[in-house]
Amino acid sequence: MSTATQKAAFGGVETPNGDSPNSTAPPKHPPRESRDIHPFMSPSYPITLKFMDVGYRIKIENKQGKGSCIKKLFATDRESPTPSDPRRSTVLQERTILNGVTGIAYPGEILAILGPSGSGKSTLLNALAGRLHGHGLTGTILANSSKLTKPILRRAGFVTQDDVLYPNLTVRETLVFCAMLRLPRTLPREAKIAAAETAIAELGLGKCEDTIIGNSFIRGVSGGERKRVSIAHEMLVDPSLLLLDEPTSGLDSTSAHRLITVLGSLAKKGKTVVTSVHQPSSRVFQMFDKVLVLSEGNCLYFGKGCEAMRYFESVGFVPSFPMNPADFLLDLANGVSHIDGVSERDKPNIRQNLIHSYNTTLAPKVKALCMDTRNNPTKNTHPMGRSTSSSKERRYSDRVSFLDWFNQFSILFQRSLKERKHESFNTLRVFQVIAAALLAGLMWWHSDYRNVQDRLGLLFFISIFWGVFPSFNSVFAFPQERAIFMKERASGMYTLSSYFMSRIVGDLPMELILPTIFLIVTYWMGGLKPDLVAFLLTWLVILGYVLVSQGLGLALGAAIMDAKQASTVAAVTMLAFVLTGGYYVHKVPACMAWIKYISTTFYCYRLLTRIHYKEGDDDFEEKRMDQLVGE
Ligand SMILES: Nc1ncnc2c1ncn2[C@@H]1O[C@H](COP(=O)(O)OP(=O)(O)OP(=O)(O)O)[C@@H](O)[C@H]1O
Repeated sequence: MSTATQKAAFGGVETPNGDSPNSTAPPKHPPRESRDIHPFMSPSYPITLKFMDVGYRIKIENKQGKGSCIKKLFATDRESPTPSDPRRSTVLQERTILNGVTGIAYPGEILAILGPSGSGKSTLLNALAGRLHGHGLTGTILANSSKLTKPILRRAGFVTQDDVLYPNLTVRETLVFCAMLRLPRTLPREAKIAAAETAIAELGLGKCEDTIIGNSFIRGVSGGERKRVSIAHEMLVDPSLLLLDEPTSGLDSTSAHRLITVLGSLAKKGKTVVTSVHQPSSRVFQMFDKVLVLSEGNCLYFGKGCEAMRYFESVGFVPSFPMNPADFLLDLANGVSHIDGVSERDKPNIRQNLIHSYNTTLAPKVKALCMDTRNNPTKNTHPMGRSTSSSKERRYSDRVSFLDWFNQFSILFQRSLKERKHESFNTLRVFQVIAAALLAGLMWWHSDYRNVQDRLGLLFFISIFWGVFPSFNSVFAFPQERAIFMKERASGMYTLSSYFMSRIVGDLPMELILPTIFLIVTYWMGGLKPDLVAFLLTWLVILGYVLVSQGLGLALGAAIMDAKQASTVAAVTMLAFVLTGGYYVHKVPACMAWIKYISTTFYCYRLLTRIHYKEGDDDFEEKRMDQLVGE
């Protein structure tokens, strides 16, 4: 190999003390002032991220062994699987998603992970963000020579591929609420708002700060702006390490360029930026300091972006016409190429050849660089990763004081009110309740109060309606917010209990207003006891019942976390409650007596019948269920 070729074969990853004039030595520490974006935060410590031989394997069920119907139909006796045939059983197969990926990212740099769809980019980023666990994950991931401890991970921002944001909040509200939740409670409110404003300015979101985020149903900010909001969301905590999963997907090349420029300016402030990119333009490609090319979980190249073409030339791959380096690398990673000097016979082996070339030429250099502790600019210079008890670290403690909890609760409550005001005061919902109230009122219109059958029927209808309606509305709450909840919990924004309580309390106003409207209409139209005390007692019973039903729906949703399944379980549960409510069966067998104690409908119906029991109403005694009033 010529000197030039040798240099290229190093992929621009020479050690900082290497003699390459354009060595990729870790950039010097960023200027002190640039590290203090938010003067009220702890200083931003640069992070050098090293990952060595990172592998990830998953076990997948292979059901092919059972044979498809077509296979079975056409199989001869000799071929058809017998019961003892191993082909009949479901086979657990191991699949390698990442195969010993090694690399290093320094503060002040952008490391771009390139590769075709399914090559393992997101998986690698998840591993680097400490979000992959289990036996399947192998290798070493170090941040400043320490394992990824919680304090380090809390200084890392992870922008996921999908923008997980509340659609009804404006850009400004999104970032202010995020600042309120993520920045230390001890920080004054004004400082937190200032942090959100800084993020808005830094990411050029000023123009759309009062526009709602939106989603596929609600028109909001553009895709590029939404992506920048996701980045700003992470920038609020002034992370030292920023990981982004395909931030440019869905953006035109100008917007993508603008976004990478923003990332470049963040990197210049001393942050370590690692991003996966699907198909960068040549303009975007030249902005990457380092590039890691993945193909089916294998590394094909790691090194400077500007030296990638030279490296591939050195191992015999030269494009037959001038093309965007990123396109060329992606073609190679896909095993497709327009290459001079590669015969048709060799084309299927392109990927194998490239993996072999990388493993023999580049990989040892990259590994040596990772092992070399001299090039860790931040080694032993900061407390992260070590178990210190400094006040900075203490604020990230998992245990929260009551004040912290209450602070989280009140912010989540305010956010919930803002986000869900459209949903709670949904006209369809109000219409449903008024329509049901009018229908019930008309059905029982002028009913004879002394007619016990009618009265019990109305009371039971009220019990069913306010058992089912709140449960069904609330059962979707947690499954719908699952993605946001998981993301926010992963960044340690709040505790589970503060989130749960804020949701319950946030829904309260509407949960209490709707039954009140319903009762006012139905009670007087249906001709229930014309007495104010009886009305107020009925109202109180219904409100309590609504709260229980809402809590039940929320709990079912939270436990199952799947909207479809949770609604089915809620339907079956409510039907069971209706059945055991005491209206259909007056005397249940003794062995089933316990069931009434778990039926909320039973309690509601029991209390309502007590309120509406009328002295001297002989018929009532006969009609009522012994278990209801007699106990
Ligand atoms: N938990 C899992 N179960 C099954 N397959 C998985 C799992 N995680 C990852 N994979 C598979 O691993 C491969 C790599 O996935 P990954 O999401 O990392 O790819 P990617 O390079 O980010 O793709 P894209 O650019 O399309 O987002 C894919 O083929 C994917 O189907």
